[in-house]
Amino acid sequence: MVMALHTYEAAAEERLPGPVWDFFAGGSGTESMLTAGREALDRVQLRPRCMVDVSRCDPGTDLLGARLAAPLAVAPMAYHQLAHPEGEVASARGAGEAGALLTVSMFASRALEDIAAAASGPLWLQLYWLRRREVMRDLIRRAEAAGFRALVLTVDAPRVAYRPRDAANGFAVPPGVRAVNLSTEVMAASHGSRSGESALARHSREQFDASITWEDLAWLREVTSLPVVLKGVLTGEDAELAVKHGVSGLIVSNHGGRQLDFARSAPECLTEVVDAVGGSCPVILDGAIRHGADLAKALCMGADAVMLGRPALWGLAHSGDAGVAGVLRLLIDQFEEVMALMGAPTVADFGRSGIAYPVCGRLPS
Ligand SMILES: Cc1cc2nc3c(=O)[nH]c(=O)nc-3n(C[C@H](O)[C@H](O)[C@H](O)COP(=O)(O)O)c2cc1C
Ligand SMILES: CC(C)CC(=O)C(=O)O
Repeated sequence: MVMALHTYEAAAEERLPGPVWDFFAGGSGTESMLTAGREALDRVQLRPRCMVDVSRCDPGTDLLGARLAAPLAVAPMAYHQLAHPEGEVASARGAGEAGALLTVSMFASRALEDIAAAASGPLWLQLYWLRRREVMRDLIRRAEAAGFRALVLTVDAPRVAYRPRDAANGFAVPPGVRAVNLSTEVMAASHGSRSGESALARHSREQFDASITWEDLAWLREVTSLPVVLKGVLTGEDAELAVKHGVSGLIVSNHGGRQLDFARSAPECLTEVVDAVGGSCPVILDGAIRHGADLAKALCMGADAVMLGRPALWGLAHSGDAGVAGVLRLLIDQFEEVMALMGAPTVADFGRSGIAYPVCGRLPS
């Protein structure tokens, strides 16, 4: 039976303890960015072509050398064990079953090697830049040995932003769930709650290196031969600098509304970044993807793929690997139908002529 996305969401909310649900669902500051991306995507209208042979539609695509069932990846999210006891191991199984890519957070709650052993699809590893570079180096070595295909450096979080729900809950990762790929020393501060403060926000101030600049990318590129993808780029200027500094891909993202409040939403930034990059590396749209039609809209605006965040956690909380696969397949099936109805039988058939914005819309054409 095909379940609607909101059914997974409702089941997850019912199952998870309140503070965990708030950690998943919440945003930063006034939470203005929780809805901005969705509103932007809703304003984009599809322009279908007719009388095209759509008797066979193929949603498959290649992303940095990996074959995917659709231009769809799971975004990096910390602590999957908050959603399900099997954590990232179940997510890897589910993503593999659906033919999607999984990005594993630096704050994963299962060992990289166990996740890789369970995966049948491609894996990327996400990193925050820590003050202790030897910890990053160790993690990268392990990821390389376990067969991860790329590194994702998150650049929109020199520190974790103030998130009112987590602060009100004094949110801390419960005992029994740990960022097991990081040493206890690095992680100590993320446990132990205090009311009025998020332990994760405190931890990020202690452990993240907020002094890094473009020049530091050279260190990362020396340490590894894996492709480096930057997550959280929102301007053409930064996209150009990223390409100049040798990155292999960009993720246009507002961190799911969890970092800079009052920003321009990721879908609104997409064409600017795509134009700045000029085809020299893949561009991925992240945030507020909730329907297969969003994949079509992103592709029309020039993205090569999209990343899906919270819905994957809803699937995981609902039924482990089957739930993750169910959520991903739902979006892929919806996308395949949109391909047929749009007259776009392959991913390459989507272009800017496939969309329009209402006259008063704020998105660039
Ligand atoms: C619970 C949770 C944990 C997250 N952890 C990370 C993380 O560890 N690293 C990271 O780069 N982004 C993290 N993100 C942001 C996601 O990668 C992604 O940008 C965001 O969830 C996309 O928006 P969506 O949830 O609307 O799809 C997290 C998001 C959530 C909801
Ligand atoms: C552990 C956190 C730093 C993970 C994160 O990026 C987030 O919660 O958005």
